[in-house]
Amino acid sequence: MEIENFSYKLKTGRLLFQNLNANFQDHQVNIIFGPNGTGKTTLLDFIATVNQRDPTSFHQFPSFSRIAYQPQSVSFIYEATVFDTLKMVMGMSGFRGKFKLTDLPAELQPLAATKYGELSGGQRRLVMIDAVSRLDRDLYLFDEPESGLDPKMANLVMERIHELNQRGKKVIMTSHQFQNVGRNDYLLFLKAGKMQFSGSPTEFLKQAGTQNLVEAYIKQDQDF
Ligand SMILES: Nc1ncnc2c1ncn2[C@@H]1O[C@H](COP(=O)(O)OP(=O)(O)OP(=O)(O)O)[C@@H](O)[C@H]1O
Repeated sequence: MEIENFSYKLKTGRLLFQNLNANFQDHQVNIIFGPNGTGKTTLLDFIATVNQRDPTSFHQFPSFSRIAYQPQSVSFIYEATVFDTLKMVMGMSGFRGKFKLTDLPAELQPLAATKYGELSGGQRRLVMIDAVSRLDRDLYLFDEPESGLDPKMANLVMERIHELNQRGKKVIMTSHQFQNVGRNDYLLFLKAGKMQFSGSPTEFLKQAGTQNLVEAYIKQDQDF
């Protein structure tokens, strides 16, 4: 999956993407980093075809029906329980068997009978990630999936995302967090309308001359 020479201007006149080029890896989790407001979500919107993709710039991305997208602010029915919510998603995904409590991940089983509207923000995010991961698609897009989660839950979510990729699914996500970046992940640093870096965490560290990803990020942010 590749983006080639893509430019996009906001209604305000600000050029958000300027001849942006990006290569995404099929067999690695692609993680887009970058400062707030730099366009990470907007780029996912284009990939997901929420914003119309320019076919001359977007190459080899699956079609809309083969993409699952977890935006930052999407909700389920507040009155439905966690169990019924996930059962409904399984139904949408074509599952026709009997959906059981044990089909929920361990961390969601105690919440099975709780209404979605009564969950905390982080718990809602867990349900959302679980739901999106259950859809049978080729490409999964996650917008800041770990935000608002405690470190243990964030770790679980990232495990889930890595599992998807290991099952052969393509994954592109955005993040502001480094603690769950895996050695095999593919980092893309978006700033000033372009991907200023693409490569492995090892290369990212090497380029910044540090052993710490947060320090490397700050250095990149200062340099561009
Ligand atoms: N509907 C809109 N109308 C006008 N400007 C918008 C709209 N949506 C987003 N923007 C602007 O586009 C820019 C990029 O926003 P976007 O949400 O893609 O950034 P981001 O990198 O995902 O930020 P964050 O890390 O804070 O989530 C921001 O300056 C934002 O104000």
